[in-house]
Amino acid sequence: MGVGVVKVEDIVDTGNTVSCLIAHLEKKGASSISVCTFLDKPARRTANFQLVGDGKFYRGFECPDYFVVGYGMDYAELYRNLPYIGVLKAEMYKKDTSN
Ligand SMILES: O=P(O)(O)OC[C@H]1O[C@H](OP(=O)(O)OP(=O)(O)O)[C@H](O)[C@@H]1O
Repeated sequence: MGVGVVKVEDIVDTGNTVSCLIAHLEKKGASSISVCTFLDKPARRTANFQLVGDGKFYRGFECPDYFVVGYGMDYAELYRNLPYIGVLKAEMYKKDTSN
């Protein structure tokens, strides 16, 4: 009998990370896989992952389609240690194409 796994995340965005991890853990014999995430950004989902066994999806908050930082979430390793969730302005992460 396989073990039950709870994958804890800060954010589920496209779903690619969780999708790959579920496939890997299932191959390793997990009998149930749950996902527990602080933030969930369904507007950006491209990978529709399937939980395993009696696995559940637990989410703290639904996040609108903003670039959020803080509480462990970064932009190029910046802002990760902010003690709050911040929304990054687009001009901070969009490349300047004028040059
Ligand atoms: O749903 P997805 O689009 O796959 O994105 C979610 C993943 O992205 C972030 O990690 P990231 O790869 O930025 O690395 P980090 O944990 O070092 O910040 C976050 O911690 C999740 O693991």
